[in-house]
Amino acid sequence: MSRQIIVGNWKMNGTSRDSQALVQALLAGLPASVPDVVICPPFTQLALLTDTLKTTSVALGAQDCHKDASGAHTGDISAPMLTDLGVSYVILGHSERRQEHGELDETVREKAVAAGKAGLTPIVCIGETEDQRDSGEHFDTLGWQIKGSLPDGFSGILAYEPIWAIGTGRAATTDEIAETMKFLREELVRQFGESGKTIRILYGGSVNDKNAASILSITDVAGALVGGASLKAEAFLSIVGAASAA
Ligand SMILES: O=C(CO)COP(=O)(O)O
Repeated sequence: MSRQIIVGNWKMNGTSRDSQALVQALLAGLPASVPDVVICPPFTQLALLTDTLKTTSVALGAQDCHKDASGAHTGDISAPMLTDLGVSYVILGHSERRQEHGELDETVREKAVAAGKAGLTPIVCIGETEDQRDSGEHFDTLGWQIKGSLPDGFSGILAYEPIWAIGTGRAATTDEIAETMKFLREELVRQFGESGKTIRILYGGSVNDKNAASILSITDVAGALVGGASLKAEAFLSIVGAASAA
């Protein structure tokens, strides 16, 4: 199996003091043979952490970017600004942004294009609601999200995060994840041809130190996008350890 990738999405958490303490604890505990580890702090911590992480194997990601490179967009941050800071990844289309900011597939696609142009690796999130899963519409929903959110020639990472599993402590079961991964791979190949075979797929939604090993061993799961557990050094390190062993 190829090297896995573990991404910590800190969401809107982290003062300078917390962030430094968390990162120092992570660096102190990283196993010798590590998977790709990415942390995505809030924008305010990026500059400080670029400096701290410069000579380490931990990469930095942002949690969003604008679709334009510059211009009159008060409060926004562009992809080239992130590259300029030394950021390598950007999470796009997270369900919290889709829900709280009304982000549509089309916007996510434009942001993914901007991220790629700036040299960032986009991590595009998709996922169904509980109602959509209960009514058996989840695969249709995911198929449409892939079609709408991923640009032609997409070469980033796809993150499957069922909305009902985010922050609930109720991760999808290994059967649900395995079945969905199979669907997503088929859909990527149907929509992108040969290159659809190489797009890495992460699972996210209540991943923790207890369930990481079983989730990471599911066929086609290339890693995890971790929210709450990425704020606790011990739990995050244990997930990283599970990926090293997978
Ligand atoms: O939204 C997530 C990561 O992007 C998942 O969050 P939790 O791990 O807290 O469920």
